[in-house]
Amino acid sequence: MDKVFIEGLEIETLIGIYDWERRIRQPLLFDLEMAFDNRKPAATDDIADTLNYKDISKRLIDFVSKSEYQLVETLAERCAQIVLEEFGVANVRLKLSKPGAVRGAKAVGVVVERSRGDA
Ligand SMILES: Nc1nc2c(c(=O)[nH]1)N=C([C@H](O)[C@@H](O)CO)CN2
Repeated sequence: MDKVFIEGLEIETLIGIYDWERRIRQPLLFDLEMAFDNRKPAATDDIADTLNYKDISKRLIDFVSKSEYQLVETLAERCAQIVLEEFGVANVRLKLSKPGAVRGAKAVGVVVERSRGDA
């Protein structure tokens, strides 16, 4: 299956379990791979036939920047559901990185893969 991807989307938000994290905003990085048959837009050369990565990026920026979750797991799950339900995507793999959260690590975070119809 073809994919549409978004790589290194940086969004600042309030996230974390510690008191000091509830008082600041931290940058998160999002990498997404979304299943999509790209043959139709390739044939028509029409943006209306695409899975529009700009629209998805804008929606995630709006949602994430207003969110206040404690865990990266919760935020990743909500973002995956938005992509599946609002954009009609059949399958999404989403990596959420929290850079600088652990001394000595470039980044930590989670990867989730979800499909429409999953429980
Ligand atoms: N699996 C997780 N582990 C940890 C999380 C998390 O969201 N998921 N969060 C933290 C802290 O908020 C940390 O990022 C602060 O450095 C610790 N472990």
